[in-house]
Amino acid sequence: MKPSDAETDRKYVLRLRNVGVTYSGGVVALRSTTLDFFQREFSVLLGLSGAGKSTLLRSLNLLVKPTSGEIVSSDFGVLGPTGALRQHRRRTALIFQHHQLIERHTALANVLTGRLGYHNTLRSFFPLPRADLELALHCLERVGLADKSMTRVDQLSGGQKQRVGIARALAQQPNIILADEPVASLDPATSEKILELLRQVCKEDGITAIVSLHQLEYAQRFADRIIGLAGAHVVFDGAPDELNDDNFAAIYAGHRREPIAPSRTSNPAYAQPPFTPEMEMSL
Ligand SMILES: Nc1ncnc2c1ncn2[C@@H]1O[C@H](COP(=O)(O)OP(=O)(O)OP(=O)(O)O)[C@@H](O)[C@H]1O
Repeated sequence: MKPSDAETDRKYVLRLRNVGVTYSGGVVALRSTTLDFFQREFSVLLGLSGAGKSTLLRSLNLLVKPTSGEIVSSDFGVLGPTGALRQHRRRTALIFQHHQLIERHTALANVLTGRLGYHNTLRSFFPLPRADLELALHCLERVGLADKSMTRVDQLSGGQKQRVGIARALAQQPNIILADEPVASLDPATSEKILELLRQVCKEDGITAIVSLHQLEYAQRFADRIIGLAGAHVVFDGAPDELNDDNFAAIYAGHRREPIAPSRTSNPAYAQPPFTPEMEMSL
């Protein structure tokens, strides 16, 4: 498990204090959780479907409102219905599984939307300043899409669309990126490239990344820290090389890491979408 804050003296960026989420209808999606996210760290939220990953991730900018506890930004204080939340959201970029791009607009126009939080509503009806345009082009260049800047998004591949999503996030000049299943719709080769790119740009810019992923193999390969969730609880929090068979079993509903050849289809560790052929090879 991770050493305490006092031992490491690391600077937290976001702090959850006893944060819990119960949806209307009574579904407990996140039990009381106390957790710090640290500057420049690339954290992966890992767990089976329904474990609570998206709920935790979305609570970090109050897209999902905690029903108990509070979230503290080191820069802006306790997040609530105040200026602190607006400021926090401006510096927190989101990357989604389905990109959430405007398909009929160009890649450049989509990346420019990353700048809207820096302007008032009226200003956003007019062409954005030249500096924003230059920044957006630079972001597209960083994700390898300079030559596609004037291409409509609906003419791009899934991997290229996710690169546009990353460029849009970078254009926001964030100090935090929240990425909810950013590679769930992509093939394995493209997924690896996207995660490599995401990790690289976050490291280059000192961005704190919190990424929910299904695939254990990717979590082990790209994360500085894995936060394993099961049944609305954090059941593991540590470096990838600290994840042992018991932790694996805790995250994956009691199933062991060993291959279970004859009856694997009845084993949720294999039957659930998180488990890909690449992951099986790594087990
Ligand atoms: N808006 C909602 N209203 C009610 N229940 C919800 C809502 N969103 C999620 N849930 C429930 O909360 C629990 C946690 O869901 P969540 O989406 O956070 O899990 P997850 O680990 O991200 O799953 P997945 O990998 O499938 O996205 C699940 O039981 C889910 O059905």
